[in-house]
Amino acid sequence: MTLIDMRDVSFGYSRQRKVLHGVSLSVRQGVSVGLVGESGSGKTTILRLLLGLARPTGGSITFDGSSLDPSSRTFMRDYRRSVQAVFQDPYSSLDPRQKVHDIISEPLQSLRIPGSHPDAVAAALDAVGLPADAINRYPHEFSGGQRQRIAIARAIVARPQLVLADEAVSALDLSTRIRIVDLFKRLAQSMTLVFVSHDLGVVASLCEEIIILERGHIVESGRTRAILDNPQHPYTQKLLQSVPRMPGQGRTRGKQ
Ligand SMILES: Nc1ncnc2c1ncn2[C@@H]1O[C@H](COP(=O)(O)OP(=O)(O)OP(=O)(O)O)[C@@H](O)[C@H]1O
Repeated sequence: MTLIDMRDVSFGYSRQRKVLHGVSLSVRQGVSVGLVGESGSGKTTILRLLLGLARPTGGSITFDGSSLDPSSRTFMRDYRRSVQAVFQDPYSSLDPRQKVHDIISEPLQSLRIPGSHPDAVAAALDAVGLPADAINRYPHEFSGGQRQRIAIARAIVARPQLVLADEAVSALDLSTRIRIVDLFKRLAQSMTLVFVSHDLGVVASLCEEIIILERGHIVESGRTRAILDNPQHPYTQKLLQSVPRMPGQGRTRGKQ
C-alpha cells in the first residue's frame, strides 16, 4: 500500500527561486526510505511539505490516497495521528519546562486520543529503552542521546503509521548515533520511516530504499543496496566517495 505519493512537486520559498523541481516519490507502508543529499538540496523542504507546514507551488501530495490538505482541520487531525516527526536537535525540540511525561503525552492530549495516557507513555518509554521513572524528570537531566529517545517516544506514542526523521542522529556523537540508529531500525519493523540525512552511511544501514536529491531534483532512487553497489548518477558516485572507509570494511559499512 502506498502511504505517501508526491507527484511532480515543485516549491519555492520565493517566486523567484524554486528549491524543488518536479519531485516525484512514493513511500510504501513498511518500507523505510532514506532521503539523501548535500546541504541545501531540499531534504528538509520535502519534509515540511509532507508535514503540511508548506504547500507545493505545483504538483500533488497524497497520503493513503487522500490529497494532503493543510487547510482542512479534519484532514490534518487524522494526518497528525498517522504521521509524526523527529528533528535533529534534541536540545531545542523538547520544552525544558515540561516533565518527560507531559512532553511524551502531548500528542495524545492534542489529538484527543482515547485510552490510558500513562500506559501509552510507559509503553513508548519502554520501546525507546528509557526507564519508567524518567516521566518525573526534566529534559536537562538527560544526555543528548537520551533526549533524542524522549523525542522518539513522543513521536511514536500515538502509534503513527509513518515517522519522518530529519537528521535525527546528526547532532549525536558516534557511539550514541549508532545506538539511536539501532533504535530506529527496531522501530522500523513496526512502522514506516522516512529518514532524511546527508550521511549515506547511516541511511545505508537503516533504509531499504533510497532517494538521492541534488539541488531540488531527484537524480536517483531505488533499492539501497542496488544503488550503493552500482550508483549510476555522478552525484551519487560523489556522495559515495565521501563516505569514509574503515580498514578492511566496505565503504558504507564503515560508519556502523
Ligand atoms: N525558510 C526559508 N526561506 C528561504 N529559503 C529557504 C528556507 N529554508 C530553506 N531555504 C532554501 O531552500 C533550499 C533547500 O533547503 P533545505 O533546508 O530544504 O535543504 P536541506 O537539504 O534540508 O539542507 P540541510 O541538510 O542543510 O538542512 C536551500 O537553498 C535553502 O537556502
